Amino acid sequence: MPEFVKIVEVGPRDGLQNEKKIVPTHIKVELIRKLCASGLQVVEATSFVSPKWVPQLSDAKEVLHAIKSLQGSKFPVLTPNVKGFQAALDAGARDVAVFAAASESFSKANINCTISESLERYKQVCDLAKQHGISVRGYISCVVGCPIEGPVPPHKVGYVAGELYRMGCNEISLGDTIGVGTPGTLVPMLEAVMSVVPVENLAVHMHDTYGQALSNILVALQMGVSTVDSSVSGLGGCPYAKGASGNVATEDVIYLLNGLGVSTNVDLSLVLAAGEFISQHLGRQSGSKTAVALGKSSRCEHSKI
Ligand SMILES: CC(C)(COP(=O)([O-])OP(=O)([O-])OC[C@H]1O[C@@H](n2cnc3c(N)ncnc32)[C@H](O)[C@@H]1OP(=O)([O-])[O-])[C@@H](O)C(=O)NCCC(=O)NCCSC(=O)C[C@@](C)(O)CC(=O)[O-]
Repeated sequence: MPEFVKIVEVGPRDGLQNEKKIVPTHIKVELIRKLCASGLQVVEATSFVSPKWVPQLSDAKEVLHAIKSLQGSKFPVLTPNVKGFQAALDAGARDVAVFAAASESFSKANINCTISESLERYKQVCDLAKQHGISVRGYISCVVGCPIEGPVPPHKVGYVAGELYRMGCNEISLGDTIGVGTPGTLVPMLEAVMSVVPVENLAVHMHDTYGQALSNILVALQMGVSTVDSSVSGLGGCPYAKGASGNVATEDVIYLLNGLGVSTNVDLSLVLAAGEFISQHLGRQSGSKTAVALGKSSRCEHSKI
């Protein structure tokens, strides 16, 4: 079990990209500001993707501009190709992320190309990033299951992870995109990936559709993973999988880690406040069980703490 866990907050990107109603730029910026103030070291801010594909994040440039003066956190952005990388660079990004999949069908649905084509694009992004001193995270979607193909064998995840690591991704985030994994499927997948990528360079990115996210995170921690992605209030979903719920809530991950005595340097009460802020804006109860239990979800009028 690691003594310290780095939490990568993905709510402003992974969460808000799935909202039906477009969230105004100033609300996104205020959410990022609140998350940054909580001590979160990494807050994924937005994506430089096609606005036709993801209109929810078409204000990426404005968001990055507005958070320029915020100190203390890194603000990575998603870049699916060189065009996105250039736009991110021009907007001042210092950290980017590319996103591949372990399933061909998901790759096609999400980025309109095969896995092999995506790896070629990402190699170009990594080469450019190296020239500019920009760090690149590599996501892999569907690490245990795909909404179109069903179960995904561990060796396919190992293959994509190895390729992303070799081309220069300093961190590989393993996404259970539709939240179907259990410790039973997660362990063989992690073993396959750990045979090609050092555990220090791995992160887990769990969605909570079947209520398995925290068990999966605990197992990953026991295997030495020390970077965990999560989303404030459990924002998010998957546009290609009906009923897929958001990422595991950041509040719930911190509650787990606090209980385990694992340090995060994040102030839970400030993350709860950020969660309350965005839940109020979205007009719905927080997806964090911790927030609900502590009366910090927007629909609760009487706080218990
Ligand atoms: C990859 C593409 C662009 C291919 O989309 P395409 O249609 O195949 O691309 P294209 O090269 O043919 O270009 C089509 C149009 O998009 C423009 N374009 C092209 N690239 C860009 C760009 N970077 N920024 C802005 N515009 C761009 C391009 O200029 C052109 O504009 P037009 O001439 O029609 O006016 C598209 O499929 C796309 O943007 N996909 C993004 C999908 C996405 O953001 N999905 C969510 C993120 S992944 C995720 O959430 C999973 C994760 C990471 O959280 C882990 C997990 O849980 O699994």
